[in-house]
Amino acid sequence: MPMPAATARSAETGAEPSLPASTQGLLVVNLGTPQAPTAAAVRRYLAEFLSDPRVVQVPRLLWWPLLHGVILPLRAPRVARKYAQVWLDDGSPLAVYTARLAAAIGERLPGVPVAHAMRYGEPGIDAGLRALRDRGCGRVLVLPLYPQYSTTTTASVADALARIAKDAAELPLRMVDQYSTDAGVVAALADSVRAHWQAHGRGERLLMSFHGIPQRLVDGGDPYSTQCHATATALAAALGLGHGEWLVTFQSRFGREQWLQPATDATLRLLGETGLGRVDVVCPGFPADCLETLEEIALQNAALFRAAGGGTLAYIPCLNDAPAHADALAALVAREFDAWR
Ligand SMILES: C=CC1=C(C)c2cc3[nH]c(cc4nc(cc5[nH]c(cc1n2)c(C)c5CCC(=O)O)C(CCC(=O)O)=C4C)c(C)c3C=C
Ligand SMILES: [Fe+2]
Ligand SMILES: [Fe+2]
Repeated sequence: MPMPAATARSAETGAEPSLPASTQGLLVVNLGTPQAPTAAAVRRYLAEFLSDPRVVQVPRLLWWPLLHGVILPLRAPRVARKYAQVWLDDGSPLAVYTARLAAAIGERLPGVPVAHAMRYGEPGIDAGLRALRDRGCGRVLVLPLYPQYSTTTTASVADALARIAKDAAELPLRMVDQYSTDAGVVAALADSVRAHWQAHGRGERLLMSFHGIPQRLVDGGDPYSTQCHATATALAAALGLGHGEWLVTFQSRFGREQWLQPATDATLRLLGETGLGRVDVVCPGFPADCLETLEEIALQNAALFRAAGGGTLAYIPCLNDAPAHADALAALVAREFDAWR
């Protein structure tokens, strides 16, 4: 994708003139999601996602036949049925909430062009950057909607940016690495938990469930689990929770190797077996509701908790496009622009 230089170099001095604020754009990036809750669309999505070497590290020659010959044919129809259970009138929850959140952030940054993009599928990152360039942006801040850095997610967005930048070296890019303990986001999460308690009553535990990754990656230096625990500790402190009132678990295991522990489903089964009447679950690593929160937690794990002998699993929705979330992220973006001098 060719991107002509949008900045002029001063002929006399050769120095780069400082850019007017209006040439700074924002690209909000999320994971991606199928275009429809059908086996064909889910298969297309998973084929791209699970071909990313950041996500699956099995050697290509082994992985390709396994992925296309076994995993996709079996998994796509099964997962499509799950998507169908949570699909919204306007599309996949992840797509709908990501678009709304990006728009809400944009409303809070007058004069800053804002676009959103998906790492896998549509709208693509290259199209998002092109749209911002066409709207006059001379440089772009990229905000991946991953509060905690992981090689499997954040670094994969960086990979995509690096590939695009080869053809578009003239467009300076800066990426937010992580915002795991951002005070505004943590306060917004705490307010949403309190509001949920006020409206629906309070459970005996607050379980904070994060997406898992293989333990092997953490052992190799991925800071993801440390940052998940930092988010959880900050949220527990903001809520004034004491020891034993909250716990951290990891969900959505994929494949057979050891993932981060403890697992959300196994923990809920144990809590159910002790006869707990009610557990509240919040997913602070997911800025937008998606299959993993709305189906896996709110439907599947709620049923599992009940079947094990527990009572109600009360799922506390993600921040999505809540005003406090957009306020916090717009403030974070404004600070990044200020620092980018
Ligand atoms: C913090 C966010 C995420 C991390 C880290 C992450 C790692 C990771 N995920 C898989 C495999 C799958 N994840 C799937 C869905 C999914 N994952 C995230 C976020 C993180 N993943 C989100 C937001 C979603 C939901 C997407 C949606 O459309 O709603 C899926 C697809 C569903 C399924 O087939 O079960 C897979 C597969 C791995 C292997 C991994 C780290 C190695
Ligand atoms: Fe995932
Ligand atoms: Fe899942």
